[in-house]
Amino acid sequence: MKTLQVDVAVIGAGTAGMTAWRAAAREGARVVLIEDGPYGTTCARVGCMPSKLLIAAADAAQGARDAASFGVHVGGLRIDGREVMERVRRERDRFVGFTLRSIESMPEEDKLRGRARFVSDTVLDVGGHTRVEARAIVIATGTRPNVPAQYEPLGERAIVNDDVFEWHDLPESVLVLGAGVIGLELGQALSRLGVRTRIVQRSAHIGGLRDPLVYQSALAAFRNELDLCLDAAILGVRRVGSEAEVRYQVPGCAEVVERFEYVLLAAGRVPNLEGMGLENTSIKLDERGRPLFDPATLRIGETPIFIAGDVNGILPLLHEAADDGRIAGRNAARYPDVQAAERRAALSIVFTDPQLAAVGLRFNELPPDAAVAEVDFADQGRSRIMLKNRGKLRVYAERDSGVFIGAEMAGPAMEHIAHLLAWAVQQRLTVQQMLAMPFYHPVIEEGVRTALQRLAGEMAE
Ligand SMILES: Cc1cc2nc3c(=O)[nH]c(=O)nc-3n(C[C@H](O)[C@H](O)[C@H](O)COP(=O)(O)OP(=O)(O)OC[C@H]3O[C@@H](n4cnc5c(N)ncnc54)[C@H](O)[C@@H]3O)c2cc1C
Ligand SMILES: NC(=O)c1ccc[n+]([C@@H]2O[C@H](COP(=O)([O-])OP(=O)(O)OC[C@H]3O[C@@H](n4cnc5c(N)ncnc54)[C@H](O)[C@@H]3O)[C@@H](O)[C@H]2O)c1
Repeated sequence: MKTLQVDVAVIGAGTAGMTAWRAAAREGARVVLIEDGPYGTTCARVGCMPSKLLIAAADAAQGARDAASFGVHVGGLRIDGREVMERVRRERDRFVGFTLRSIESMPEEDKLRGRARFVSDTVLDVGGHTRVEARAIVIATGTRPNVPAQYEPLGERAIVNDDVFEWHDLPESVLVLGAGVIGLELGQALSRLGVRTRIVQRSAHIGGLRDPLVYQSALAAFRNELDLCLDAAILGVRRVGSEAEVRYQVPGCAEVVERFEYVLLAAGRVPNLEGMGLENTSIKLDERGRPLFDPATLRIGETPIFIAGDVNGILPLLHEAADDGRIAGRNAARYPDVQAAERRAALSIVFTDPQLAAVGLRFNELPPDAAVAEVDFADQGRSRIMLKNRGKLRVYAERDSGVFIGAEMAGPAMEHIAHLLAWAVQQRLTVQQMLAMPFYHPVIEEGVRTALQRLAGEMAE
């Protein structure tokens, strides 16, 4: 077995790991980046990018359907599944190509292929062929889809997001298990692309929404176009020929037995931690089996080990993974001189239609005396003009200081509105300072102004 001595070893060449490698190298550390699976990152290969490509095709189909409401008739709609998937894969490969080029540009001696396993706090076994001795180690191993054992009898008829982006054609039917972020994004896209789609959710939650009024308005919008079964129990699944048969029940309704070409498991993601030899380290785990760490430094307890990206379970989003990588990489290189980092305002966006988003504090995190106000997009000028007048924006402020602390929303162009509001949260602007900013006419931001005016009124009372 070969022995490699480095300052920092980074496990996982995803977004967090690559950023950690770069940050540590910038500090002058000798770093090795260890990867077991394919290079290219979850985001580019099977996550953010291919899912948004599929959604873009679905939006085009929906745009053609909606055109008639404007008096614009585009003729018979024909969706060519092979062409749709060919573009998704082609553009996906292009994005993956950029990541691969970034990996290729790293010095060969900084890259190591194989599965990393802890031998101690500072020693790793990589693929049984190399012993890596490091002053500090960054775990950036990401997550993988949760595959409940109940679905194993379905064989290749039970699929996860990774499989969707390898399709060469669209299937006839899909049951989507889970109405979280992935279930809603992919479920709505497939439905709009003409796939018979049913989304089955075991609870009443959808898309991670917390504010009850935003939730109600989003649910009404989705119910208008999607087969969405909430609080449903899956009673059994079996494989029948080339189909998956699913038996499920929604409270108050009779049991349903239906067949689908695929069951898409969108039932959350689990951290890639097992089999890593954590028991050989002094890492302490929480009740869910995740390492206990300091979110400000990403250091695990008193160990020289750091944890970055989706695997740490804070906010499993791309920009957070990149920030984590920077913090963990720098702290690992400077270890034991570890510093707390400033985090950005929380921002998350779900690319459904209507789009869902949250910034700053969530509704369930608000102080008891927070001021809350809202605007409904049903009668909002610009939203109506575009026939996108669905959803609701709720805004939150600290009552005493008037500081804007968060918002949750469902509606048109929320990806942009959410950025605007996240920047205001991070700048700790007051509602009055926000209202002093310019607002054009007629734009969706005028809806934001209405909500803020109501929030100011609510605080004045
Ligand atoms: C369908 C989908 C859509 C998404 N859409 C968005 C979006 O629109 N916007 C957004 O912000 N986020 C989105 N995300 C989330 C985003 O993709 C993740 O937050 C991000 O990719 C996480 O990066 P990471 O570096 O933590 O993990 P990864 O990129 O998964 O990297 C982890 C790496 O570690 C390797 N590894 C694991 N164990 C070991 C080991 N023992 N030894 C060696 N290597 C190991 C893995 O092979 C992998 O390459 C989406 C995710 C999915 C699944
Ligand atoms: N637009 C984006 O930024 C984007 C898009 C996709 C994914 N992501 C990231 O990926 C993360 C994971 O997404 P996700 O949709 O997998 O997780 P999620 O937590 O959003 O949703 C998982 C859903 O599966 C259900 N579920 C869990 N176990 C189940 C079981 N055994 N049977 C039936 N249902 C079950 C849960 O009730 C939940 O609704 C998100 O939290 C998000 O951070 C982000």
